[in-house]
Amino acid sequence: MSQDALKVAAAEQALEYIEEGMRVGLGTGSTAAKFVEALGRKVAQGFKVTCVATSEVTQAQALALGIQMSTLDDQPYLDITVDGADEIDGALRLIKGGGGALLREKIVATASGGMIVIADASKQVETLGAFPLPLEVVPFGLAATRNMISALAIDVGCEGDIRMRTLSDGAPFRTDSGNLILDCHFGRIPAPEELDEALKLVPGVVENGLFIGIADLAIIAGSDGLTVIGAEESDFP
Ligand SMILES: O=C(CO)[C@H](O)[C@H](O)COP(=O)(O)O
Repeated sequence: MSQDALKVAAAEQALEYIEEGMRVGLGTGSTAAKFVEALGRKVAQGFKVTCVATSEVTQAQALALGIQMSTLDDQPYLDITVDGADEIDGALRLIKGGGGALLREKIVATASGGMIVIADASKQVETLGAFPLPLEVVPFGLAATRNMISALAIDVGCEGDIRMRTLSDGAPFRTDSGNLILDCHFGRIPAPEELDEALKLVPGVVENGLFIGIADLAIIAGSDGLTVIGAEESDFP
């Protein structure tokens, strides 16, 4: 099975958890886009949901598919969010932000009664950290912020690479909120909670890509089938 087909399989399984009338947070990235596609097909058959997007890209995709969209200002509580991840460990701790949407993704997931993560098996890890941890930082005081990050008391010092829009145009990537992304190669992160706490104390860091205690369920598609980590279907969300 291709990686694309695995993403579709996880996305379609997540659709089973969506009930008519739910308020649904829509994630960002190629796997989340498969879920939006699948939901769009269901909506085209008359299924009614109201959704909030975690990025402008997802918002545009969902609108084009005829999905009814709202905002967290109008719907401050959502029933469920479905999103992808860059890494998932056995305790449902995640690294997210590969698509640069981590701030809105965390706001939307935290405003939801439950979060389902969908991924292909390549995202499942023993210990987080092979994927560089994305941080959303304000442009003001960037050099000072990077100094503070590299001074954090963690094994591998790292000030973070400023993410570029493309490799060639020399312009930094800007998030939907106008901020920058620093990709931090901290190496293995055996204690994500501690790193999360430390990063929260750096004023220029708006948010970091560690999602701890947020995801309730992960649907992971591998060539040997689907694996579900987390709450049983019967009591979720
Ligand atoms: O966190 C994200 C975007 O900010 C994505 O969910 C994450 O990068 C996974 O993306 P993909 O499904 O394309 O591998």
